[in-house]
Amino acid sequence: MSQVINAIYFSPTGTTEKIVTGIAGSISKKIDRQTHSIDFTLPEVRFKPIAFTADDIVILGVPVYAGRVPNVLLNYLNTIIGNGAIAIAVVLYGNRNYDDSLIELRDILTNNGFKVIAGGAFIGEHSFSKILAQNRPDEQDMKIVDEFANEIAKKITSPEELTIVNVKGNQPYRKYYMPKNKEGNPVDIRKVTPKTNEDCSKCKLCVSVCPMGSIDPEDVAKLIGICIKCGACIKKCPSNAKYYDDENYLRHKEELEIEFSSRKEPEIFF
Ligand SMILES: Cc1cc2nc3c(=O)[nH]c(=O)nc-3n(C[C@H](O)[C@H](O)[C@H](O)COP(=O)(O)O)c2cc1C
Repeated sequence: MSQVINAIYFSPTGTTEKIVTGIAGSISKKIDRQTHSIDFTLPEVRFKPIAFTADDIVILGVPVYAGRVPNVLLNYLNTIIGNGAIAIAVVLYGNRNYDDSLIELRDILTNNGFKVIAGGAFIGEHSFSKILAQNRPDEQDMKIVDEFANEIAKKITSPEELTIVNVKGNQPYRKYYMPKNKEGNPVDIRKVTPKTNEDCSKCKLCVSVCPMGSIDPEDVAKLIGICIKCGACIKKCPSNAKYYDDENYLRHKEELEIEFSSRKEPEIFF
């Protein structure tokens, strides 16, 4: 057999990458197959079509945005062709909830011709915050990654057990989760954009990490596309020069930090 273990992920702040590559690395040790990574965080990668064969194993991970698979990724995800490859669906969420994202990702992969035999919802530091699920995934999470990989390796090596996985979630999927303002009414923060303070050294790192390619290389304080609030420019800026000042965004961030401070644990499905 020439099975390759493919780690495929969108990961603006690195938590999805850590879990997906962790799972791939751990399976590869157990079944002695090579790993290959495709990081589709940056826009140029999402122009290249990919197709797998029935010999492939694919671990595909995305962060949870508003309780669902990020809608900006749907077009791209639907171009990935399974051709009967084995897939593991992975979502990373910021300790609030993964709602219907895992079942949605499983369905996308199944519809694209993958055999989805396992799924996992893991926790990563929240994109909006430096304290909510701080530094996760941590050592404890990586132990669960290892257990997950063990079960996957067992399943892969017993072809009679390759059934489609049942995961938690609703069908039809619930609507995209919306934050609330101080009156308790839902607010739309999609138009919120980051500001740039005078500590900016114009190093342009933010231009190179924006997954939407939206920061103007001529003037990094300007946007030339949409902002998905992924946190990449904020968390990766070496000068802490990017920030949000929108009242509703900041209120939502603080509410999340208070309401969802107690530790959630990963959930894995076979
Ligand atoms: C726009 C947006 C919406 C999010 N929605 C949720 C959510 O509904 N539930 C949750 O627990 N975390 C949510 N998060 C947090 C991310 O899912 C989480 O921090 C994830 O680990 C980020 O992955 P990354 O490090 O690979 O970018 C959201 C983040 C963003 C940017």
